[in-house]
Amino acid sequence: MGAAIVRDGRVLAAQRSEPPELAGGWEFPGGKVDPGESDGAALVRECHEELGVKIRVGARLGGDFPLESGQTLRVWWAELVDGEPRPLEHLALRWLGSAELYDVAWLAGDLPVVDLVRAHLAGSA
Ligand SMILES: Nc1nc2c([nH]c(=O)n2[C@H]2C[C@H](O)[C@@H](COP(=O)(O)OP(=O)(O)OP(=O)(O)O)O2)c(=O)[nH]1
Repeated sequence: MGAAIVRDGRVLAAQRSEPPELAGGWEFPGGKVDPGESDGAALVRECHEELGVKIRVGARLGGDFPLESGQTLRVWWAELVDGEPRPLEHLALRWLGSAELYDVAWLAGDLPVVDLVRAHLAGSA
């Protein structure tokens, strides 16, 4: 599951550091839900672990997106409540506006979500 964190008309993209076959590709930050954990709590926890920030989870963004791994990607809108994102587990972070949204090599599984984000950013620009 991932977070589309938007600030000032730009969304936060994160470059994966592992596994080797995905390293260098860009994604929405996030991770897996622990047993007994809600989706929202997992997203808050993962963004704290990966970015060092506190987020507030908003509405669901699209549906279930299939990943090559056989897992499912689910994404929520989110806003920063506290802290400045740092790449604690990623290679790099970038804030992307609608004009530069496709400047990074998004992982295939995240791309359909990027298309939805673009429509949103364009609409609010
Ligand atoms: N975001 C993303 N993940 C992908 C793609 N293709 C693919 O095999 N994966 C893999 C990487 C991860 O093992 C898994 C996505 O899981 P995740 O992002 O929820 O979890 P993670 O391994 O990053 O995080 P964690 O729970 O270990 O902290 O699917 C893709 O296109 N995008």
